[in-house]
Amino acid sequence: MHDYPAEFAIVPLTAAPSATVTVPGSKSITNRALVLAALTPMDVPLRLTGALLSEDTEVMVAALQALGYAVEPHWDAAEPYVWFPYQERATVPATEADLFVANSGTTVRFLTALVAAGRGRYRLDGIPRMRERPIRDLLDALNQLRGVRATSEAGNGCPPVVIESDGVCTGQRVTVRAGVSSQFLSGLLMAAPHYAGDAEPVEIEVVGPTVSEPYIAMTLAMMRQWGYEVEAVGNVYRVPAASLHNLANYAIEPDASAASYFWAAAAVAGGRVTVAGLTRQSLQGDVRFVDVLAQMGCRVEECDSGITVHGGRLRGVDVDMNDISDTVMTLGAVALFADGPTTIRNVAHIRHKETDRIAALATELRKFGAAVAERDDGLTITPGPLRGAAVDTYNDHRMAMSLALVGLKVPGVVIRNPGCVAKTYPDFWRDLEALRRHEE
Ligand SMILES: O=C(O)C1=C[C@@H](OP(=O)(O)O)[C@@H](O)[C@H](O)C1
Ligand SMILES: C=C(OP(=O)(O)O)C(=O)O
Repeated sequence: MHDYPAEFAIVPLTAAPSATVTVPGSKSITNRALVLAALTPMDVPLRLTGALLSEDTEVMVAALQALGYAVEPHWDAAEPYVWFPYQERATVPATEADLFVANSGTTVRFLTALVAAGRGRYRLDGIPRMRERPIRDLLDALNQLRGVRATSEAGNGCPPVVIESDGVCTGQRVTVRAGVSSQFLSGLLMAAPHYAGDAEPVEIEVVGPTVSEPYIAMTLAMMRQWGYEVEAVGNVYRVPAASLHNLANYAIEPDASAASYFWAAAAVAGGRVTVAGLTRQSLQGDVRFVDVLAQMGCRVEECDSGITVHGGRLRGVDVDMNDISDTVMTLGAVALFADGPTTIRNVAHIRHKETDRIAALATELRKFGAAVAERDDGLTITPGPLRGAAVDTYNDHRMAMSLALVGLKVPGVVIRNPGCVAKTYPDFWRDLEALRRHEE
């Protein structure tokens, strides 16, 4: 669909931006909505509006179709939507499937949990990097369900995974660790209503620390919207069995992680940027990235139609980004323009994402002239005199989108493999150009 060049030179802005940007739908909400819509018994059709079209959601749609669900994406419509026609079906219609998940963490973790509710044999695999991304904690949880055998084919706790299920029993307690990825718990929570063969609730006990908490809150909030009243008592979630819930339309919010690049553009280049359709009431924790920008010296304004960031003189900050770790690289780019160092803490888990994001960010920011100290759980970025550079993106969409921000101010920034943005934001380069059009 898109033709991307091998590298892309960013032309610095000639004036501070004054722009309102519309970003595509949230990846996290789209992939949850797709799973919940596929699983929830309904006797009316459902339309998902504002859905994201990108690699991560396309693999989710294709995998659900391979599992036998009727899912009809209408990406070419004036306002793209996904249609779920009414159909009577088993919880997981297919008894066998070989699913390709590319490098989508949400897809592999949510669907590994989902197929355990089926009856059959299912295999999930992705690109080479996916074969290095951990999933053992989820397999360990699924193996506690009677009738389920969940294995990592290579025995290293990573995909490819094979799930064999007889259809599972009721009233069980499953323990799960969520210290490497919250997606293990989110996947279990969404699938658990379908593990219950009768009305007995399933209990999920979380052991050890949890990362990326706002994504668990998002899962619980969306389950409530789909009629599942999950009861949380301390670290135990009681998940009710599935029951009929009719929802005719579900509107997906714009993506707050994608929005971070545009808010950050105002921090880097001055002026102001508004991202439409997001407020602090969002289901997405990443809207709180604007609070970090405010701490750095930006002015943030919220109104019903969106959140605006006004650039200002930036100071370095010391922040725990465990809750909003997809915006670590965005902050890394902004930190180059601050007076004084910026320290990012408590994000050891981002070493297991599209790439080792701590190591990748440290290496690439140094190319721009910063001094970067890397720790196990984060990094400290001390800005220096800035220079342009050709930077590597490690096939990580967020590395590409974040490093591009530097080029809005500094001449000579070249992004290698810019096509990796297709994972969550295929039109990113077009939308970035919109910052050159002045609104007033
Ligand atoms: O549940 C989700 O939608 C996500 C959870 C986070 O992952 P981890 O829980 O692995 O940190 C986040 O980084 C990812 O982009 C999306
Ligand atoms: C980590 C990410 O994605 P996922 O884990 O869903 O592959 C991301 O989008 O930054």
